Amino acid sequence: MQTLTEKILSRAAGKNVSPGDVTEINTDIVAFHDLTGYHVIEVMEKAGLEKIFDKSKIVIAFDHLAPPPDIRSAEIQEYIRKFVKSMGLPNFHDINFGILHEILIERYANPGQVIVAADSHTTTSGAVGAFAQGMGATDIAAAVITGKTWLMVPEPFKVNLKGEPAKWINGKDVALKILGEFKADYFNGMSIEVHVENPKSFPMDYRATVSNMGIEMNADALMFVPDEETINYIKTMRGYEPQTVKPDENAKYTDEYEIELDKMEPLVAAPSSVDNVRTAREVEGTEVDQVYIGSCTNGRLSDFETAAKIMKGKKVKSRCIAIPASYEMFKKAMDLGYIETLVNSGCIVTYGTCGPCLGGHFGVAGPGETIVSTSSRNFKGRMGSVDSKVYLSGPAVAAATAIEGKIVDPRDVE
Ligand SMILES: CC(C)[C@H](C(=O)O)[C@@H](O)C(=O)O
Ligand code: SF4
Repeated sequence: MQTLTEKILSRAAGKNVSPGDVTEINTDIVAFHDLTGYHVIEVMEKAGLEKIFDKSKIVIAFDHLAPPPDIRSAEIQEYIRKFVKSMGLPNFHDINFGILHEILIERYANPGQVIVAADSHTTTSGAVGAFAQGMGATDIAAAVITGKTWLMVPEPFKVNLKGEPAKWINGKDVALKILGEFKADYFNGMSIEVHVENPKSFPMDYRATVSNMGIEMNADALMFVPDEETINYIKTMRGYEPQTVKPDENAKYTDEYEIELDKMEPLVAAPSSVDNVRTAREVEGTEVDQVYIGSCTNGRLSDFETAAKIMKGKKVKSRCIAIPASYEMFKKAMDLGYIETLVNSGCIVTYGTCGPCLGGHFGVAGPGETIVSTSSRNFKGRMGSVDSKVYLSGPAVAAATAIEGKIVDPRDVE
């Protein structure tokens, strides 16, 4: 009897492995972005090992420094472009594609794969049932060269999602619910496997948000057990049906936790920790300077659909910056009129950048400012000044807050 984690890692190791085993594994996708890619290539150059195990399995995207906000960023990107060209790497996404993790789930990640990338939010690809883990640039350089990496097989933890999500409930509320309940370091050395009772009621966008926040829970991986939603998503995005892999029935988990989606209410993570979780109502009335809707956490079509529903015909009272996570998401949100709605409400909209999520550019938080953001982290200084405060939320709370100029539960403004 094997869990999904054991199945995937046993295949990748070429032998049966169990929690606690330290093992070498083969990888299916190795990825990096502009900010860490620079270090990955530098490590390869210094070691004199500019070899690549399989060019078709390397994915690169420019997102953190895109479009370059300064000369150094432009230099870094040019350095990586030259490497891509000299190596003849086919899966390269320049500044006009979007954020690496979104590109991975849209185009590359498949159920049962092992995906490693030089970025902590690599867990996002767990949404399609891949074992996906972030690693440092040196480990990724080794994986680019050899196709292999090593790890300790994590303990499996099962989360069951029951029922249909209550109104305005999104993947972010589920991630925050888990973080509030268990706290940020609980899942160290564990892999979370999420079983969804009604696959259609918890679509890929929501799954990607929960998997993305897996690293905020300190989990090694956060995977959704592949089901018909996974197959539909990949079929719609790429035109083929993926092979799936499931845990065995009666597979043994270290522990389990159940969430009743229909009983949930909109949540936020108050400053300055992801596990400082409150209901939106508990912090209602908090004055806000800027709202950010976007990032690899919550920059997908359903996030923009939700924001547009709430903002339609209204004007924002706080500044609002909105960034779909990829070209695909921007294009779809544009075709469906969501971008137009947001722009008419007074939002600034662009795409293809991490930008404000990590206080990089395109809306850095100033001293004393309060931000509501749909991104993944709110530690002190994350989005700019160490004297700014960040509340994390899903798109419904963020959009309603932008309209009111203060934090509000979306159910209270209908
Ligand atoms: C810059 C990068 C290494 C970092 C990460 O690994 O997560 C960033 O994407 C983040 O979200 O903080
Ligand atoms: S959007 Fe934010 S969380 Fe995602 S990769 Fe970029 S900086 Fe990291």
